[in-house]
Amino acid sequence: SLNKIQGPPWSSWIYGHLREILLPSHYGEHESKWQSQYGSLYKIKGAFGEDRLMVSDPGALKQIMGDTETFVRSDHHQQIVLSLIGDKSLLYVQKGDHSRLRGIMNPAFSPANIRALPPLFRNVSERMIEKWEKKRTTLRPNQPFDVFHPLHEVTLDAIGEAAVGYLFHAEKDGEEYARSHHNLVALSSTRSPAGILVDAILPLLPHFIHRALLYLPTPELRALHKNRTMSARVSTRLIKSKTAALREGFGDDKDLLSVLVKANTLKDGAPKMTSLELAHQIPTAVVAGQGGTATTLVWALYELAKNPDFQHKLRAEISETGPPDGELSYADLERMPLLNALVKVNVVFLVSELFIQPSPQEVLRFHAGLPVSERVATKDTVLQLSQPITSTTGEQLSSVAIKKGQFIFFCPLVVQQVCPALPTIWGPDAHEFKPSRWLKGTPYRGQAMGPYSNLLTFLQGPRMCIGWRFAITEVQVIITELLKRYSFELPPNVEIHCNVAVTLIPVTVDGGDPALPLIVRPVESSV
Ligand code: HEM
Repeated sequence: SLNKIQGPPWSSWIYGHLREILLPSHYGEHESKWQSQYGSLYKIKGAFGEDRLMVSDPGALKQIMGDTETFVRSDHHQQIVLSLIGDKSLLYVQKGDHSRLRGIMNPAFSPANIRALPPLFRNVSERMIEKWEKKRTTLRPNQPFDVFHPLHEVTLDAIGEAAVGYLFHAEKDGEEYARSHHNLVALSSTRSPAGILVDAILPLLPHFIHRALLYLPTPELRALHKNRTMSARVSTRLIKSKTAALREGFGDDKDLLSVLVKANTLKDGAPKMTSLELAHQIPTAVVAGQGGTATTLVWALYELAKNPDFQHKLRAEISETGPPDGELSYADLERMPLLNALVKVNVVFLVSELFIQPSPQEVLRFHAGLPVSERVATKDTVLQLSQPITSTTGEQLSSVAIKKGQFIFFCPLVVQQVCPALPTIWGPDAHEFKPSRWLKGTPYRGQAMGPYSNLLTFLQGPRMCIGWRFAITEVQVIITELLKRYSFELPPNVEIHCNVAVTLIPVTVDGGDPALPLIVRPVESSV
């Protein structure tokens, strides 16, 4: 039982601590405080008095993410994927089906295939820059413009071109599909107390009512159904045309879906996907791959805008690397220390001695990845901790028994900043914000927590992000292309807040619409 587990007092039976976690004025402010007070596993309340666990102990997290039969994504998450994509999505399937599909898809995301993608990412960056140029010429000098939405557009284009071979700008239904996707992103970019309650009530209803509610004529559900219909139509067409192209001997496209379709047609005895399974992975890549990458880029530009000196040094690194035509290869991108420190710092340790931000709010602001992840236990089990916690009676607990149905939260970005167990992994200066640690080789020891530089941003275990290499390469290319061309500056008197939604989004007034207004100048006139 969780009786002996400490946790913060709660003031609302209806909301428990959900408002503090999902609607804070600064992401992570409560979790960091609670973690320092109660250790790396503590009890909080969900809605209607439900006990939930917040876990940041690295050992327990490894167990939770490693054992995908005992710890599954919540019913609520599954229902959303089911209604948005379908039951063959990698995000939805479980157990044997998951390992089979993952085994077939992993090779498409291998370094060898990602290495071919920088030219495709450059194509989409060039199209974005063309649009920005048209826009800029309509602006007064130093008039800011919003980069949030264009960065969401370019990442949708990138997923289209490099992951599934669908050119949103060129296909006849491309604009409609893009609008439908952005509409969904906009709807998921806000959170409210009422939304928290709906999310809490839905999983308590029997499945058939839950399913019936999905047909209510609300704007959100209409957007969801529209997107599902569009993506089903596009996916079926793409699979057909790629299979036909292969048959006719034109199967050398570099996008990952083409690689997958090609592997799927080989008569080599290896497990294969059905056409429906293949088709469901297209909206899966679009939905899972667009928002997180856009968020990383948005906050990278924000940090660059605040740090002109770093921006200048990174621009110099870009012009000194690679061939004279400036077309940086995968290998060039991988060997650029400042670029990669920015990506890692931005993905995780945002604030640093390079990016000096003394106020506690700034220190608590972590920008990329999923702000809050969740799992539910499918049976009674025991969580083993790598560092003991103190119980309500003062005992030291090195394991915690949990019951079937236990809801577990974890906040990867908070874990990476303030988990008390971190010194064993990152060294005695774990709590200091030091991007320079990334400039001196491998800054951590022990077992890796995640696939990319030991970071939890893409989680770990059998269900970790399959697209992490794709995302990092895309971010590297788009940042270098933008910095070759532009300088970025924050407009005076604009304060950016960081709101928690599915990802972390910038808003100019607390609770306002997502936006990142920046002054964007051609490089020649800024240096
Ligand atoms: C910076 C960008 C990205 C971030 C921070 C990110 C993060 C994540 C995280 C945290 C998960 C695990 C979610 C969970 O289990 O609760 C995940 C899963 C997934 N991601 Fe990403 N992702 C990014 C980009 C991408 C891209 C570009 C793609 C595809 C091209 C992609 C495809 C997927 C898929 C298919 C899954 C489900 C994996 C499974 O269940 O086996 N992601 N991602």
